[in-house]
Amino acid sequence: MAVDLSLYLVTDSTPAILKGRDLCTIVEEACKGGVTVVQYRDKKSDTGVQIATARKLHQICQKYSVPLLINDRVDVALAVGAEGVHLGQDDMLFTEAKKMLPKDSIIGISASTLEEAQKAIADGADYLGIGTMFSTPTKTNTRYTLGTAGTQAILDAISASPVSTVAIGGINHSNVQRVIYQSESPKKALDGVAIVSAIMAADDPKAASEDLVNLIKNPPRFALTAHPSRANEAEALLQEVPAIVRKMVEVHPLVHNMINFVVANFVANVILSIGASPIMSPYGDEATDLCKFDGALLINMGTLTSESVSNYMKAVKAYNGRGNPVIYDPVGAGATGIRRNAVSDLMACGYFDLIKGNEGEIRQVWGSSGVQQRGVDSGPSTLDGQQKARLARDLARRERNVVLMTGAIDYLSDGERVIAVENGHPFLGQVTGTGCAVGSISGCFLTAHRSDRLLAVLSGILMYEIAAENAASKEYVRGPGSFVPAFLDELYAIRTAASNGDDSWFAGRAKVQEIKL
Ligand SMILES: Cc1ncc(COP(=O)(O)OP(=O)(O)O)c(N)n1
Ligand SMILES: Cc1nc(C(=O)O)sc1CCOP(=O)(O)O
Repeated sequence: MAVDLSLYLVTDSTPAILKGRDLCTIVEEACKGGVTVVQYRDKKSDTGVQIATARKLHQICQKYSVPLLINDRVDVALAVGAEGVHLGQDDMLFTEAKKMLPKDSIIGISASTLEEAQKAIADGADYLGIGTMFSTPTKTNTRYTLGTAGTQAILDAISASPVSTVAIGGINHSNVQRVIYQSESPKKALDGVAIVSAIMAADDPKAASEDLVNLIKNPPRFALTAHPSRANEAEALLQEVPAIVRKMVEVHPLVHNMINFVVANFVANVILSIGASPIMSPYGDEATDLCKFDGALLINMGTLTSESVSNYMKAVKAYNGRGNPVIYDPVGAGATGIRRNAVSDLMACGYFDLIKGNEGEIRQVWGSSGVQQRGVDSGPSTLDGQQKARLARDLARRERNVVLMTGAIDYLSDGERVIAVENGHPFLGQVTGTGCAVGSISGCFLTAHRSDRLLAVLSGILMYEIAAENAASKEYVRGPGSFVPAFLDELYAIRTAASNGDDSWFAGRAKVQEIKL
């Protein structure tokens, strides 16, 4: 039987969720709000109570043409004539349930691993409940937290099967669009999301369901526009760079920096020099107001403290909610256990339009084991150019965003195109904050030019690195100390030229090539 799994309500009868309200009333409100399937999940009640409740729920669901499935209990499903069951790995075997239930019954199976998914498909499951997406207080005895990357890997591996899939665990209004978007593999997407508390515990379950339906139906504002590589992609991009720089200067974007204290002053000066507006605020609660200026947010975890991650999370939520660009610079990601945990927590908490880091940091975000950074430096490279390009491409593809891996050669990818940039000057490596400023500058360009994020970031890097080359070539620049003021002057000079419509600063300067993988 074909079922619309797009908004799958799983009930919960615990006092923390029901808060004294009647289960059936909540489910009826949710049906009015547009849930497409209901699973009655009751871990505590006696069989008699479960049958009586399931019967009432079935009547309600039938009124709204919504199928009712029963969690774990094939006997309860049979007693009330429900449309099917949902079975976990410790419940009755699929093959046994299949024998007992009427022919067209729906049987869904929980899968936390690829092996479980493949077994359920081989058995003939109608759909898979893939979880746990994010850890959740609603069910604490879960086995694996998959996140969007783990879910995407399962979807990719089972893409040859037409089996339907929903994700479950910690999904709510603030992350549902990202869950659906970032879990999608090029070959298979989720058919829906299964939700308990965001509907069951909501003050108004009808409105909560309606809002979720809207979010599920509409693509997220952060969805990356596809830009398949053209015949001469690098050339085509370069033609557009001067206009993007002009646009950035004209827009005068605001960038909210949650940045380490070592570099804050330098980065603020860089941003002022290019003609944009910096605000430095590590205080997460401020983001609700700051995001309304429709600028970008930079999370740079260089000087992480015990409060930083929760502040970052609040800010990411606020900027994601408004669809404004968020940049993540996982400084020193592989240096300590605390930073490694911060990376996992932050990657699970929101969408980053751009992840920017050195090789060690990008490898840590990718999930390579054994990354040990010494401080914030990348450490000796273990990858050749093609491997670096592939890493940037694969991470961008997995996260469905843009990745910039910095180094003597920068690798920039949106999952389709990979661009290598060889501009810049060794003095950049001798001044603290020059790498961090790239994250902030990228925020300015991502704000000003939203339709092609790779082009936006490329434009920012080129403005920045050409200014560095210009500064280093001044005869009075003798080392990093005299380089810094000259560099700010040269950024300012390009910004002034751009606002006067003069693109000569760019002619023949870019050292850029597309890497074909
Ligand atoms: C749609 C959906 N997916 C997964 C589950 C989890 O089922 P299970 O592993 O059996 O755990 P319990 O729900 O029984 O605690 C589900 N219920 N629904
Ligand atoms: C019932 C259930 N199964 C899970 C799994 O991982 O298999 S997580 C979960 C509870 C999901 O509740 P909420 O939407 O409130 O986070």
